[in-house]
Amino acid sequence: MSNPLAPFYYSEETVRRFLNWPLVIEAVESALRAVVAMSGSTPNEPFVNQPVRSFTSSREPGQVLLTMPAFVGNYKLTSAGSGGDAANIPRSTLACKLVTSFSSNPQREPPLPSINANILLFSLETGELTTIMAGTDITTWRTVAASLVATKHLYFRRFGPRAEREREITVAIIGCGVQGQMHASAFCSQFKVKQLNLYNRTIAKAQRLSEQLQQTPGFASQTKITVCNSPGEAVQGSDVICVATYSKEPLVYAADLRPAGCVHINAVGAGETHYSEVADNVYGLAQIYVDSNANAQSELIGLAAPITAELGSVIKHGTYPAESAVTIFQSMGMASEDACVAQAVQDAILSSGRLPNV
Ligand SMILES: NC(=O)C1=CN([C@@H]2O[C@H](COP(=O)(O)OP(=O)(O)OC[C@H]3O[C@@H](n4cnc5c(N)ncnc54)[C@H](OP(=O)(O)O)[C@@H]3O)[C@@H](O)[C@H]2O)C=CC1
Ligand SMILES: O=C(O)C1=NCCCC1
Repeated sequence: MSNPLAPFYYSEETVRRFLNWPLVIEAVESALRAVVAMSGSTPNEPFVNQPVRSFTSSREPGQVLLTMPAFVGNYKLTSAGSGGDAANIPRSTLACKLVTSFSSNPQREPPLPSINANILLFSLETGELTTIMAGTDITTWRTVAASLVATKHLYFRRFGPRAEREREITVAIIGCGVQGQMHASAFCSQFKVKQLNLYNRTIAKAQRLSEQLQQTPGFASQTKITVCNSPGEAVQGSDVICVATYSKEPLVYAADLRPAGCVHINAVGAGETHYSEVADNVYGLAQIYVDSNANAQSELIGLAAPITAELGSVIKHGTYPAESAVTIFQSMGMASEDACVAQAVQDAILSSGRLPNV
């Protein structure tokens, strides 16, 4: 019998109301942990089936469609409205994100985001499509959450179990587009940022972000913001660097890093390759962590140095880097992150009593 109901649709506006850092961070951490285990490796453990995603080039260079399927099994969500006993019941989610990256969209009149996404959720009983969820904001939030989680485990935890709450840091944001803007505000709200260095190729965008942050209610008044004239200026003296651009040329060089090391880089952007924003001489001296080894094998061909580990295994086993290390979290983005966040958002929407298709 065919599905008598059309799939539920949740718009970007509805999704946005239910996005918050505890929900997104928990879901992303679940995905990062689950990806370390393959299907059936340990009974009742969270696991992921995540085939390598496909990239379909469109008409012009810089225009691409990605298909990102994932099944995440046996994971738990506590902060998504499934509190009480329900929080202890393992969840499973079958999903596929369809996302386009059209890097010249911000130059259109009116401007559009470069990244546009939708996430499809399927019935585990019948395989029918149950939900279509707008996924552009989820993509931004879950990518920033992955950088936050990476920074907590690869940088702060070098200094002890509560360092992410106690230690003051200087943060550089290279690229103040959608990702850079969200990284800047999230890092300032989740960590103690004493100095925020902003760099953008078009400097006016960095200046605008600086003004917006300072006008944001609750923005940490202890954070000093500097708009920098070059990526090197932003990087110098920074503890944590987030780079999120479409640059095909390196923006972060070893000579600009603090000589004593003790630096963490979230390399988020995808220009020519995923690793084009960071110079080979940084990869040469760094420990490199990825979200998924399987994705790295197909998407990081030509990377200048070996991969140390998946971030999920550091979270699971507490194998933190040495204090003086230079670490890179090479963030490619995973379908399982989208699946877990979309599931958490749907749980939160349903437990709020809100009707779908609005
Ligand atoms: N790892 C992941 O999971 C994800 C990665 N991404 C990637 O993150 C990156 C940023 O995405 P998003 O913020 O949405 O995109 P936006 O279009 O909003 O921002 C792009 C930014 O890149 C800058 N830029 C573009 N080309 C260059 C260049 N040649 N040199 C220096 N800066 C440049 C732009 O500067 P200007 O203002 O001057 O144009 C702008 O600041 C992209 O590569 C995207 O594919 C996105 C989603 C998920
Ligand atoms: O994971 C994603 O979503 C993306 N990753 C790379 C660039 C486009 C979107």
